[in-house]
Amino acid sequence: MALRVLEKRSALLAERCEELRDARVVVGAAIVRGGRLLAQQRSYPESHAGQWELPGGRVEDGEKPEEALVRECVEELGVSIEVGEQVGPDVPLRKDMVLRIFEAKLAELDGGEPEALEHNAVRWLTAGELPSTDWLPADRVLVPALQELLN
Ligand SMILES: Nc1nc2c([nH]c(=O)n2[C@H]2C[C@H](O)[C@@H](COP(=O)(O)OP(=O)(O)OP(=O)(O)O)O2)c(=O)[nH]1
Repeated sequence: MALRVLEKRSALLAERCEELRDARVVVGAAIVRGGRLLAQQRSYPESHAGQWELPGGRVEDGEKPEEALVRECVEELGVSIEVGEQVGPDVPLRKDMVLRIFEAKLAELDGGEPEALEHNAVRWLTAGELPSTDWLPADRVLVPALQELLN
């Protein structure tokens, strides 16, 4: 009986690993300036409106994750960014998607201020404000890694 349960669990795990290997990537930019992290507040869907996330979105076919991040930051914030290393692990979203965060900074030559072009608001958060922020569930998993990045 216990063996059958273990076999079933391991088959499910193998299935999930396969799904995640082929998952679509949603990228997020951890843009840091002066020891603060830029977050943006979602306006939709209703279930997530008001919650906070990082600028970003789905990687399109033929695009590198870093290229998608640069494109999304222009669309969402109206600024250019420089992309660095991945922060924390990939976080599974729904069945066939994972969230991947990269360290980033505003491009020095840009000089513009990020604006909430598609969201309710943007805010620069300190490390101390991260735990009490109402993040999307997947972003909450990354709070310790984001705090480490700021500290
Ligand atoms: N951009 C971004 N998306 C995130 C984060 N965390 C998180 O769970 N997501 C989810 C929300 C969305 O379902 C998906 C990103 O989709 P998207 O930005 O390309 O576009 P969208 O909101 O219009 O997508 P959708 O709701 O229509 O599925 O990933 C995050 O930090 N940044």
